[in-house]
Amino acid sequence: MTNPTHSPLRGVRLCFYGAGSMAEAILRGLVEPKLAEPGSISVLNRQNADRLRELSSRYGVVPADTDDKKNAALTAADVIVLGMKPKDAAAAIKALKPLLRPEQLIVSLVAGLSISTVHQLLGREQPVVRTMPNTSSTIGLGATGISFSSSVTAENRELALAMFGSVGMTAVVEEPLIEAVNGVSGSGPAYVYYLMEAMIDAGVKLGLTPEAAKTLTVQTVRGAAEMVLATGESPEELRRKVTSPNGTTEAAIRTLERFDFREGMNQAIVRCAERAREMGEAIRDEAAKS
Ligand SMILES: NC(=O)C1=CN([C@@H]2O[C@H](COP(=O)(O)OP(=O)(O)OC[C@H]3O[C@@H](n4cnc5c(N)ncnc54)[C@H](OP(=O)(O)O)[C@@H]3O)[C@@H](O)[C@H]2O)C=CC1
Ligand SMILES: O=C(O)[C@@H]1CCC=N1
Repeated sequence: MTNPTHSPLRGVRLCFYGAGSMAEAILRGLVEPKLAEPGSISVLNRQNADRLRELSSRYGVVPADTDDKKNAALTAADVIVLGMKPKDAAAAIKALKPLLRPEQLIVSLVAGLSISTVHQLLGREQPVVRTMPNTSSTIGLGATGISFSSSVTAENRELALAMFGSVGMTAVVEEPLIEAVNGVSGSGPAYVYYLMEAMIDAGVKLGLTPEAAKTLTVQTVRGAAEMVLATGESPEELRRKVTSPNGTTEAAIRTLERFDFREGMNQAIVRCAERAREMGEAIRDEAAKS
């Protein structure tokens, strides 16, 4: 975590272009530990002014809720964070084109959106940081994959790493691997929640109260993740320690193998990455129409 007094984000004007759940997770991570001044952060969206007021009252950030204020916020920003859904990205980036100065840094959260498509939509090689964060950023436990366009300066790299480092861990990867990050950690929290749902359902079927099944499941998932971190042992080693020969865990794991659990996870993650590429192609096709 960055020390607030040495934060490279001090004095940097940030504009969140798209003010949904991912944008909130990141701005919260910046404002609550005082890594950035809320007065230097503006938020804007397409139409939902109530949402902007909500973010303003929660974090002290500046709502840009009229067309004039939106244009002024985008023009003044040092860093513009693209936080709209992929289907809205092409139109939003096209609208940005006449307002941008060449040195403004674009930080994209948008799944599938490639750096080259951003350049195509803007008609020039603006510096772009492409990221794939996840919702655990909300509580400072995010995992974000980051890649940089060739014109991103060392100072801007430091700034982007500080931004996402403030809400969890970061991994710099080559851009073609961002979809793999999407498959593993961007969408990853949903797989874990799905697993937890199944564990809770099974516990209830076996007679536990829903509350007991939930509490036991949540603590089990938390404890298992913390064990990997605290011991430095691999998930495989830790699994073997739980699994007594011919015992209860072995019976459970054999059942998962019978249903090809590992192959199911593998296929899910491959499909997720493939879907990110498809969504990226749809944005690129829209860019080509302009
Ligand atoms: N949620 C997740 O787990 C993750 C999401 N992402 C990526 O983050 C991005 C945002 O996702 P999420 O926060 O869940 O989405 P949300 O639907 O919560 O928020 C989208 C925001 O974009 C705004 N918006 C849409 N079009 C425009 C526009 N033309 N101009 C300005 N603002 C616009 C919306 O405004 P309004 O409400 O007024 O329409 C809204 O504030 C997506 O691209 C997604 O791929 C990445 C990693 C994880
Ligand atoms: O489901 C999605 O498309 C987004 C991208 C990563 C997580 N959620």
